[in-house]
Amino acid sequence: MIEMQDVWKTYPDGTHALRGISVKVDSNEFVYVVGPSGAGKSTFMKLIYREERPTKGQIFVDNFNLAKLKRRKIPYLRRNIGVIFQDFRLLPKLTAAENVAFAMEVIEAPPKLIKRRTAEVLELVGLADKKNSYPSQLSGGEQQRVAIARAIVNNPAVIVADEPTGNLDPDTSWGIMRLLEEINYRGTTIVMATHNKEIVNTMRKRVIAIENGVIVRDEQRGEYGYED
Ligand SMILES: Nc1ncnc2c1ncn2[C@@H]1O[C@H](COP(=O)(O)OP(=O)(O)OP(=O)(O)O)[C@@H](O)[C@H]1O
Repeated sequence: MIEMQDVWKTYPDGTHALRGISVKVDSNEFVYVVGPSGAGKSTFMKLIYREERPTKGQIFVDNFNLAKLKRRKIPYLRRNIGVIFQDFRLLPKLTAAENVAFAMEVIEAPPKLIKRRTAEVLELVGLADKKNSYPSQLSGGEQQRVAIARAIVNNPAVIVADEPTGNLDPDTSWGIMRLLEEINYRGTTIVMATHNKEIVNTMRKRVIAIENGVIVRDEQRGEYGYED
């Protein structure tokens, strides 16, 4: 599903964010990516959804060879990857339903399907009754649920979540985690960067630890392993 072979990422200012990452994530896995601040977690995630290109090495995601992927083909990759951020990144002038529908409009899905599927995913994330609310009228947890609905609406093979609970209180974070677990259970691969020790140590999954741009640990049912 996801494979990196000796991947290096050096930013234009000379920062070596990743230094020789090789890893395989199979379809249907749930993986936490942990590590100290500045270790390279976000860079690792950005390479998967092709926000950044590797300086060296090969990356394969769902049969796409990212090092070779032409710019005009990026939208085809993005259909297969849902991305969730710490700060939700909803469009403020669109309602919850419109935010979700927008992700289908950009891939030119038929209007009837957009209507049906938008209602379906808002129901799944428990927000059917808030479909006409604007992001500013929603709590942080509700906004993240809309973002999750948007991420899954096109049935992606992979969800990449970069600190999805980073702005949320513990109770709300657990709700978001249960939802991600449900989505994983339904067949979507999930790669999630997190600093949340409690969640990693309670909801045991594969843990990949990155430090200074290299993988220092990769364990099934692993632990968080840091004190913060
Ligand atoms: N666009 C950029 N240009 C230059 N350096 C960058 C850029 N983005 C990230 N970096 C640097 O690359 C390294 C890895 O950053 P990255 O954001 O991947 O770390 P992280 O593990 O996600 O950190 P955090 O947990 O704080 O979010 C850091 O030294 C960071 O300063």
